[in-house]
Parts: sequence; structure tokens; C-alpha cells
Amino acid sequence: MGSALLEYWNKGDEKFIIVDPFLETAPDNTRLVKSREEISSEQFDLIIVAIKPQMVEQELPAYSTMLSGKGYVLSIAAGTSIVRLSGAMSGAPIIRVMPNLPAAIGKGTSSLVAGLGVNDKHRSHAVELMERTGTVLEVESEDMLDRATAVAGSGPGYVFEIARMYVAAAEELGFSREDARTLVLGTIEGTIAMAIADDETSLETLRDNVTSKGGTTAAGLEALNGDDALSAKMRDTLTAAYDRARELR
Ligand SMILES: NC(=O)C1=CN([C@@H]2O[C@H](COP(=O)(O)OP(=O)(O)OC[C@H]3O[C@@H](n4cnc5c(N)ncnc54)[C@H](O)[C@@H]3O)[C@@H](O)[C@H]2O)C=CC1
Ligand SMILES: O=C(O)[C@@H]1CCC=N1
Repeated sequence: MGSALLEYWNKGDEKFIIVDPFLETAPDNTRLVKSREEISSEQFDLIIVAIKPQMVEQELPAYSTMLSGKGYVLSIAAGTSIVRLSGAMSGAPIIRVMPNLPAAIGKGTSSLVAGLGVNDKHRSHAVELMERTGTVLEVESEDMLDRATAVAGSGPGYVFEIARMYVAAAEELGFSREDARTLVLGTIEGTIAMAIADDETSLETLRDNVTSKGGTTAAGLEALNGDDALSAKMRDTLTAAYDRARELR
């Protein structure tokens, strides 16, 4: 995820150094180092945490002396609380962000929350960085960030899974894999673009506009969610992801 974001973060004036022992290539105009020791004598205005949540206590403390006095830490680690991050970084100001995968093409939907000690300059810089990758929603608490993680951070996983099932069903109805993909992804793209372009109209109304009484869509919708079982599944999906984010705190 860090590399995907960097493609767009990198479009500003900042100079980025990536520390990653396993990465082989880095975006243009960035410097890749295999270990923190190679840059440990330098000072940075921003340290970005894009490692797994479980690695924070082990990896971060060694970076705390590398943050300049006016600097801040930006973390994309799911769930991982500001208290944990700040503890690992000797009390540094922390901004937590939850991006999502479409940031890789500049169409991300991120949420952001700032901890104590974060000043307006830090906050506006973080918002500006994230706006390079798509849209940003500032939320009022870490709990809301964990809820946003369940909705949008993990969201592309749900959407890919729904698209996958939709394509598989289209194949079973007689289309080749390629034609099924064309029909399904084109339908999803056009439908979502329509909803985004028409934010005055509710999703219920947009759905109803497709649905002729006694027609094919009504028959399909009845099978899809007539018993509300899919609505219940969607609630379970978000609750499970939110619960996991809370476990990672
Ligand atoms: N994948 C996604 O869609 C999203 C991921 N995140 C967060 O991003 C973080 C990274 O997740 P992914 O990108 O999915 O995992 P990933 O496994 O693709 O990336 C982790 C990177 O950390 C590197 N790494 C391993 N040990 C390291 C060390 N000691 N020092 C520096 N780098 C090290 C790995 O080589 C790898 O490039 C997680 O905290 C996750 O919660 C947040 C939002 C969305
Ligand atoms: O699955 C995960 O834990 C990460 C955070 C949100 C998306 N991917």
C-alpha cells in the first residue's frame, strides 16, 4: 500500500526515502534503502509508517531520534492506535490515515484523524498528501477511523469479491470469462459513475428507476435481497472488519 500511495505522494516537492528490506524497485525520484542504519544520522520532517500493525513496537522506536523537532508521523497501519504509535516514537505527534487500494490509480478514499500535539501545519500537510491520492474525509475520533477502515479501507476487497461472484454467475449463464468480465465490470463502472454524478438522488430511487414492475430487475432483486439476507451479510461484513481493527489497536 505504501508504494501505491508513494506514486501520488511523490508528485509534490517532498523528497522521499523508503526503508524496506525486501522491496526491489521504488518510484522515480525516490531513494530506496534496505535498512534504517543507512540513513540513521539524518533528520526528517515526516516519518510514514506503512509496515504491518504487528511490527510497530519492534521497528518504530529506532526511528524516534530521526524525526525533526517540527516533524510528525503519518501512519497507515490498520487499527494501530495513536497511543501505541506515539509510545513507540517517544511521544511524537501522530496522524492516522486509512487509505484504500484505488489510491494506486489516484482514486482512493481515505479517512484521517489527528492525535494530540498535531499542529495545523502537520494536519494540512497530511490532508494535502492524501488528496494527491484521491478524496479525504477527516473524522473526529480514532474509533471512527477504525469504522472507516471497515467501510472503505477493506472495501475494495468486498467489491472485488462481489464482482468476482457476479462474473462467475454470468459465466454460468453462458458467457465466456472475457465477455462476462466486460459485461459485469462495465455495468458496475457505469452504474457507480451514474450514482456519483447524481448525488441528489437516493440509491433507492436510482435502483427503482431500473426496476420495471413485474420485470426482469424486480425478479432478480427479489432473489438477491428479497429476504434481506444480503443486508444482514453486509452488516456482518462491516462488523467483522471493525472488530478486527479494534483487536489491532
Ligand atoms: N493493503 C491495503 O489495501 C491497505 C493496507 N493498509 C496498511 O498498510 C500496511 C502495510 O500493508 P500492505 O501494504 O497490505 O502489506 P505489504 O506486505 O504489501 O507491505 C508491507 C511492506 O513492509 C515491508 N517491510 C517488511 N519488514 C519491514 C521492515 N522491518 N522495515 C520496513 N519495511 C518492512 C515489506 O517488504 C512490504 O513491502 C499495514 O499496516 C496495513 O494495515 C492500510 C490501508 C489499505
Ligand atoms: O486488510 C487489512 O488489514 C488492510 C487494512 C485495510 C485494507 N487492508
